[in-house]
Amino acid sequence: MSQPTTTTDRRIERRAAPPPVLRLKGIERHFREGAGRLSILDGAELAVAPGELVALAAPSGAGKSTLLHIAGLLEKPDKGEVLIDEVPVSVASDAERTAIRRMKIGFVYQFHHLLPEFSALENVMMPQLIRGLSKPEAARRAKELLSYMRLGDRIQHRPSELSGGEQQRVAIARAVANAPRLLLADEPTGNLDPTTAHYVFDALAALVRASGLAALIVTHNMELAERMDRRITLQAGKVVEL
Ligand SMILES: Nc1ncnc2c1ncn2[C@@H]1O[C@H](COP(=O)(O)OP(=O)(O)OP(=O)(O)O)[C@@H](O)[C@H]1O
Repeated sequence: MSQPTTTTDRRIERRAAPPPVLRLKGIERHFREGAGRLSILDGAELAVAPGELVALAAPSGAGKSTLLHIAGLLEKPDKGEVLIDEVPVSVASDAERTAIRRMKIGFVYQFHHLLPEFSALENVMMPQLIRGLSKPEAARRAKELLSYMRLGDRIQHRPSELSGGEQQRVAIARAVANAPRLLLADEPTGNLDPTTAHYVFDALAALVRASGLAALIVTHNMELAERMDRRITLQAGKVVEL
């Protein structure tokens, strides 16, 4: 597509920008520390657009996991608002938050947490079966995702029969099996050697961009962070662009 050339073109393009999938507004999270108060998040603001990969890098204890848990509706902020697809979730009941989480959010952790007694295919089918999809439907989507992750010839392997990089790619496929809108990842390649980390990241990034997911990824790997669309950190409880 050609670049916009007139003010009108630019205005149209700006108006057409899709709304963020994740928006955090004025998030505060405090913990009690002795007689005092430890402010971990203190007015954190963030927006992540569809198809965007945002790297979150900050020192240990800065509040990365806390931010991820709040964005993933696993934890409630003391103050502020989380919006998923522009819908505020603070007014939602616990049951509604769980439903939104199941439908709209996928998680990837440093350690894959795959079920050891099930095959790669069954692991990726699992969230879909829980959601109520039929076995053939779940299997079709799981095979498609595993092929996309270049694991088409490994679908019957159990996690213990897969390499670390393969296990993480299965975990990524599982995280997006229910076609979430938001992917939250906590050091998804932290347990892998550098070459494998890049390979797994390539697969994750391709999937995010192809499916228009919004992705917030905690990483200490600055080489990978450089390959994302934006890099943010946490300073004094606020989100700061790097
Ligand atoms: N439930 C809690 N009660 C008290 N303090 C807590 C609680 N949860 C987290 N904290 C504190 O909040 C701070 C931020 O924790 P968090 O796990 O978010 O940091 P992090 O940036 O993810 O660190 P790391 O990189 O080491 O995982 C830490 O000092 C932690 O001890």
